Amino acid sequence: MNFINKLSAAWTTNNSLLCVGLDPDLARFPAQLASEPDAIFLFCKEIIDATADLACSFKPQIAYFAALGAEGQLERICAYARQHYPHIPLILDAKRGDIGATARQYAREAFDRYGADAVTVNPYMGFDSVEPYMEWTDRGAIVLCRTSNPGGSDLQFLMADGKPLYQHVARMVADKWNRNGQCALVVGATFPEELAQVRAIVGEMPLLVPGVGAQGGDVEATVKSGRTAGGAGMMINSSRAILYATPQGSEDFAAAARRVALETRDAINLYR
Ligand SMILES: O=c1ccn([C@@H]2O[C@H](COP(=O)(O)O)[C@@H](O)[C@H]2O)c(=O)[nH]1
Repeated sequence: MNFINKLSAAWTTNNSLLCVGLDPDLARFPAQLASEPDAIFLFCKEIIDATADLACSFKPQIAYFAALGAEGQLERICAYARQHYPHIPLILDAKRGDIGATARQYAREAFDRYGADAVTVNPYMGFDSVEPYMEWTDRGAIVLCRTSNPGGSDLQFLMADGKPLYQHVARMVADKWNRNGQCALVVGATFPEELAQVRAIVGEMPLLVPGVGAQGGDVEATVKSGRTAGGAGMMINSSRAILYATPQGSEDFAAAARRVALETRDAINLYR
């Protein structure tokens, strides 16, 4: 099953548009767990097991693993998710962007090494920097469009031919890059007006929407702006608000993560 079909099935099976982000930060782990040699794997495994029936996708952010030289634990957690929850898409958040020959190596890393269903990519270097990912015809390329951070406006709001740059990205991906129906876009929940603009441009294309939870994006505005006619079309990501739902040690972290994931999924579903 390809990425888009797998995502559509997960939306239905789990009645969820929630993407659970995996941004493991040892400093925020329970102290006893943090001292384990494979603490990152164990933490992410607990989170995955606690939320797998509530999520439409999981999104490990590679920097949290690579910064600690913990790519081996990322490999293990991706393998674990694929083995135990093969119906939930796994998105590697790596925001890659480079010339084609190098992009092909990044694609091998995302799809062969980690077995991701999709990877986030940066459009700044143009189509030949994204095309190599399309050679894996059953996987997805999720292109940065209007990111959730305030500084994204520095470039993404620049006007060209009377329109902001992020709208050109949305139009270009929808009309030219998405030849095999493998593309999705990143649009921040912190920019609901722009989310609505992107939805109007790209039709049913899936959107990865980070920014609810720790970044303060409004759930109602996000869902109403980004939903498709069928009430889906988005992976609304929350990472820290789920992973660190409770002060260290005061409650079981996985139970707290489940509680917040459930609340977030249900809050999203109110407005679909
Ligand atoms: O525009 C973007 C693109 C990616 N991200 C990533 O999503 C999560 C958000 O984490 P929270 O803890 O829910 O804020 C994180 O991995 C970012 O690298 C984003 O925030 N904005």
